[in-house]
Amino acid sequence: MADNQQRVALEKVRQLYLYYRYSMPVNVAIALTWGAVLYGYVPDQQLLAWNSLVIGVVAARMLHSRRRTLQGFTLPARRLEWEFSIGSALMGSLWGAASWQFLPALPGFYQAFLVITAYGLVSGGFVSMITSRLSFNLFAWTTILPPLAVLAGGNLEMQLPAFGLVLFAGFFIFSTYPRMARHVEMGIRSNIKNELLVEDLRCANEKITAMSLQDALTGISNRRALDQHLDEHWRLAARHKDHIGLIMIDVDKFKDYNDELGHLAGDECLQIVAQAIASFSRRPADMAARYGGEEFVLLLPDTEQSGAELLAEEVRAHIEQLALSHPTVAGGVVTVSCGVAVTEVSSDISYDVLIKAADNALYSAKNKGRNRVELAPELIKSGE
Ligand SMILES: Nc1nc2c(ncn2[C@@H]2O[C@H](COP(=O)(O)OP(=O)(O)OP(=O)(O)O)[C@@H](O)[C@H]2O)c(=O)[nH]1
Repeated sequence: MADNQQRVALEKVRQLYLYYRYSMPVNVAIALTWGAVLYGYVPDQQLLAWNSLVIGVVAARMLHSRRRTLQGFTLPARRLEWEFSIGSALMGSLWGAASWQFLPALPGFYQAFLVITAYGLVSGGFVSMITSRLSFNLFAWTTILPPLAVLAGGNLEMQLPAFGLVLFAGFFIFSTYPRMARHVEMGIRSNIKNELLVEDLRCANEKITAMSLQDALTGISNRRALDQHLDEHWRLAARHKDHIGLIMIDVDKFKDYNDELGHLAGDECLQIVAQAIASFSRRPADMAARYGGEEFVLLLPDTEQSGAELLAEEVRAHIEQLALSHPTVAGGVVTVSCGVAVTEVSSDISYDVLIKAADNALYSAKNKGRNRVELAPELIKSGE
């Protein structure tokens, strides 16, 4: 929840800095127009100083805004809003100071022009600062109060439009602002809520996908993952005529193990054997998977026959050395038999042929007494 609050606050600040970019050229254009209008009515030096100040503050705010944007708004939202608001107050004060200082020197028509453009600036601020009440208030009041004070201090002809403008400001700008600001904030909130929902959904989806590819008992890849992986690497290997090796590994006399020690002990044994086999999946493209029951596969893309055979022997020896007690086999410990098949992949052979060959080799290892590695004939061709 607090996290959500923070995201809303940061998004509001981000929008504040974003819209500011568009209002800056407008500020400069109006300042130059005021300069042209005031030219001849007020001392040149004062006018030049004021115009330079406006352009200087605009440039400084642009640089500051750019810096914060490039930093990715890493500071706390409140601090960023305050920094922006100081700039707003400065800009508003410059507009207010010009009205206060120069308005009395102008003829009526130009006075009206200045006051109307001051209101135009506040209306622009209404939109660009809709996500920060602080910035808007600081800008609006400093811009509008001085010309109003000048008008109110004049004769009746000036006081009447001043009164009308106060009504406009009070009832339109300042009473509408909070409502509009609330609507904008609600929009931001619902956008963020939707983003969070999408993130949650994506996470849930990733979890489901990961789970659908993982064997529940052992935690290693399941047969579906193996099929996907094999399919992908088979295509790659077919393109480059690479070798792929596959070791089929089966726990010896596992039915007896279950019968003697119970199914739960059997499960634990499978978990240990699975982790041991997975530790031999050393290269990024290798994969250890549970093929089903007490049968496992080590898939070895880009591996020649000698390498695959060596690895199978290492796996066999390692599992024997784990010395997991097995009550009914001659050596007294859990062992595995391995069938190894390697082929140079070409597009006219299906990977089922490789699996079948490894399975046949495994069958042969079982027949020859178990706890051993048997090799399938090297080059398996389609239909053989
Ligand atoms: N505990 C447990 N046992 C399983 C699991 N999956 C398969 N099994 C058992 O593994 C045993 C496999 O037995 P068999 O296929 O006869 O083979 P085996 O006894 O290992 O004999 P050989 O393979 O010829 O050495 C069966 O008793 C299955 O019930 C499992 O997830 N947990």
